[in-house]
Amino acid sequence: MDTEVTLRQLIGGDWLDGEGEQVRSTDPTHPDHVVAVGCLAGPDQVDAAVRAATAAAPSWAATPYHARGEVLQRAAGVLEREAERYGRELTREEGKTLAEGVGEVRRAAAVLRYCAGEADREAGQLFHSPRAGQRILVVHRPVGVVGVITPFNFPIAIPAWKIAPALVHGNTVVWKPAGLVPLLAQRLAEALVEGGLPAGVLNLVIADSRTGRRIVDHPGVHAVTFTGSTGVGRSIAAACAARGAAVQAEMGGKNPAVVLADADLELAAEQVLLGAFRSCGQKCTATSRLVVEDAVADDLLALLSAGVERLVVGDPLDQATQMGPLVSAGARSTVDDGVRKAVAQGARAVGSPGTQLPDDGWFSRPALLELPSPSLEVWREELFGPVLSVLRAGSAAEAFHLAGDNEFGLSAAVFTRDLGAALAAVDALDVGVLHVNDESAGADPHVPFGGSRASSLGPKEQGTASREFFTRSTTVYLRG
Ligand SMILES: NC(=O)C1=CN([C@@H]2O[C@H](COP(=O)(O)OP(=O)(O)OC[C@H]3O[C@@H](n4cnc5c(N)ncnc54)[C@H](OP(=O)(O)O)[C@@H]3O)[C@@H](O)[C@H]2O)C=CC1
Ligand SMILES: O=C(O)CCC(=O)C(=O)O
Repeated sequence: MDTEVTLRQLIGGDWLDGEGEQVRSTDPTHPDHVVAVGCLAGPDQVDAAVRAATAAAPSWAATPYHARGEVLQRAAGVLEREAERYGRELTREEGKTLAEGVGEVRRAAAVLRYCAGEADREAGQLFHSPRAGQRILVVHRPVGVVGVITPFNFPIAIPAWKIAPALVHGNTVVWKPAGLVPLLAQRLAEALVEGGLPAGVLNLVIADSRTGRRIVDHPGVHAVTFTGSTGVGRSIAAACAARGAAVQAEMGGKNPAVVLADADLELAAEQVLLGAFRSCGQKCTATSRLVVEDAVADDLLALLSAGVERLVVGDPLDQATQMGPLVSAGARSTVDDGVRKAVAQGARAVGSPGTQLPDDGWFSRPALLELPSPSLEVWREELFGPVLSVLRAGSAAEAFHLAGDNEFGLSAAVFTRDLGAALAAVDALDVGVLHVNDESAGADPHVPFGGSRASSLGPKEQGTASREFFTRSTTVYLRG
């Protein structure tokens, strides 16, 4: 039997009890099981966290990149050592399968190691000067105190890819994780402390969204990086803009897969199913729309419906399970209501999942819906669950048009054997991430990640792109 972990706030290097209401993190597979318990941070604790980050900023900024990188390397070692334990906790707290939970902890470690390597990368630029004997240098400096606000669906990987670049570039951090997954936040903070992070450099406030909002509005916070829903992201961006703080927001997606007539259909079906149903569809990069050329639509739908019928839905700690529950009761009603509404509006449910859903827990059936037209809400609006909507197209051009006709622009997948068609997709689809013959989800730590249009605001994350947000540059005109 797993024991309940006690939640604490990390402020100025001390682990403190929260001053607010009690919070219980529960298991979406067994909602009466408590995973972790503690008290939320109060508003004064958010202010104390900003003060601690402010006080720690000068000496952390003056610490060499290599020394900052070594802290991240040691923290990565802690995550690797604890991957099985933390991965199990992640599965119990969020509901993704154990393989995904352990994989996510290892992914967070890989992100820390990548960011640690920043010390060995080029640090700026040197330009020629039009004036004889002179040079122009561009150097980067930390922004200061960075507010980090993270979502529930990647409880440790997303925080890692925001916090690690913030730290290696010499910033200090005040972090508010999603209310549904405080334990994994505590685990990442513990790893960084064990890795040798000085007091006050990272401050974790487990707070409700109202109290967490103080981070956004706090004059001592110089930049805010956010991942979550589009509405919240836009309101945070507006508040930051109003007081002149920098902001980066990664938000919703309604990501299409396009299967052209010449595609390898077995591969396309396999990858589309992974993109749509892994993590119970709760990835901002999940495939939620499919456009398939008429000529192969019946064959592809047959493969997909057989795949949905075979999908094992159940306890995510069970090794055989391929899809666990949704994260919360609210998430399940949003998804189930969205599917019911789509069917009432004429969507045809294709295939019926063979698995009996467990009685307990926030489980939802994987849904494959063929739509009569692109006007249905399920085609346009994010449900953030295991729902794949399908439209047929008469040509590749029509398929790209249907795929692109959406306000979001995070990721997309295109399946074809024709290099010309793949290149046409690059031009036709205004998205931040495009996968060719591969599922729409996935993001490597060393390359830029983020979307276009309603999916993102501000500079991209990850890879060398992260320097743009986490530093300010100074152009130095050098005359000897
Ligand atoms: N583009 C991307 O990279 C990603 C996008 N997403 C998107 O996130 C959504 C799901 O994640 P979810 O966690 O529900 O998103 P939310 O937007 O509800 O919450 C994200 C974070 O913001 C906090 N928050 C909520 N309201 C405010 C506010 N007014 N001021 C300050 N902080 C606030 C939340 O706190 P609390 O939890 O306490 O409410 C949480 O920590 C989906 O729309 C998905 O597409 C998710 C992951 C990646
Ligand atoms: O696709 C991925 O692995 C990362 C996606 C992501 O950032 C998210 O869904 O929150």
